Amino acid sequence: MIEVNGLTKRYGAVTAVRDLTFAVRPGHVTGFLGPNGAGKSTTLRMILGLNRPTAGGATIDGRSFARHRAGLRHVGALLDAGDVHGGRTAAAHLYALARGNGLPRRRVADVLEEVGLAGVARRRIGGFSLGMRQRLGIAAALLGDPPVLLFDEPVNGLDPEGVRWIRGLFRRLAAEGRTVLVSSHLMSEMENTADHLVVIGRGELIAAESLAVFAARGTGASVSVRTPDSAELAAVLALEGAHVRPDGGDVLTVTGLGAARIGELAHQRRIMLHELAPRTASLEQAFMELTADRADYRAEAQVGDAR
Ligand SMILES: Nc1ncnc2c1ncn2[C@@H]1O[C@H](COP(=O)(O)OP(=O)(O)OP(=O)(O)O)[C@@H](O)[C@H]1O
Repeated sequence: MIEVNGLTKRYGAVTAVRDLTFAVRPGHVTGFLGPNGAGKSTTLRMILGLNRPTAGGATIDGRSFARHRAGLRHVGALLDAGDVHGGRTAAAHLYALARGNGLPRRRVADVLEEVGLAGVARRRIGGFSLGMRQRLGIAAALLGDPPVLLFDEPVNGLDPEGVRWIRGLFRRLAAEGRTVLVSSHLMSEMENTADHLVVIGRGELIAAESLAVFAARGTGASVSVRTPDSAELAAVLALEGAHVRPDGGDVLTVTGLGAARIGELAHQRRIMLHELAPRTASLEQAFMELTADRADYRAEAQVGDAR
């Protein structure tokens, strides 16, 4: 378990991270989301003891990272995939890491196999694509077979097959009972992977909850109702304060009232329902709405994704 408590980081006049408190539990993939510049990398670096907090702190399984003598055996991390010696081969890079951390040499072949780089183990990293470097960084994180794993934007540079592979890998690692924290600035990368979310904007916590709860925050959450008595039901629901939109034929889209209450009201008035279906807002929509006023930088493409 990772526990972050009142974590704050200031760089001169810039507050990169402000009073963050959240927990990341084992057995789940937790998505760490925020627009560019939100403070994700700074937070991960503080959890890993690479940046010193201005205030607050973080622990991994009850101890600060510096106090984990087990190192890579306890915590694995992918921070910056570009931060490797290009002149080395993939295998030599991992052998050096294994040696430096007292890990058995045989782990190198295991993790290269795991990330799909066994065939290029003897090639120099300098010739690797970004996606191959990401895989190598993931191999390094897995080297010590650690129970806690942190990945900073691991999906960058992966092709669609790589994206599918990495989703499966994260889910498997979590199913094995590990703590898995994965950062991204795109909700679409997380919605089929994470079951919990920690969302930040301009260094501040926006949400720390399950995906389902987060999605329900979006104003797009509604209930679709199909009934032969749509005009009568619409009037009843409007009296209860719901917003009712006729959606063609006998379908109504209702916001501001839950499915259970709509069913009760219909039952009381003896109105026949043919369908009563809650529709959650898309996660992307909830993410865009909640971070809208806390995004410093946002690419047009991301705004487009939400439509
Ligand atoms: N060493 C530093 N000196 C000064 N400011 C910094 C430093 N590192 C980060 N910042 C600032 O802190 C804020 C948070 O940056 P950070 O890299 O943690 O965000 P991020 O969420 O990881 O964003 P991205 O997705 O773009 O990497 C930004 O405003 C950034 O400019």
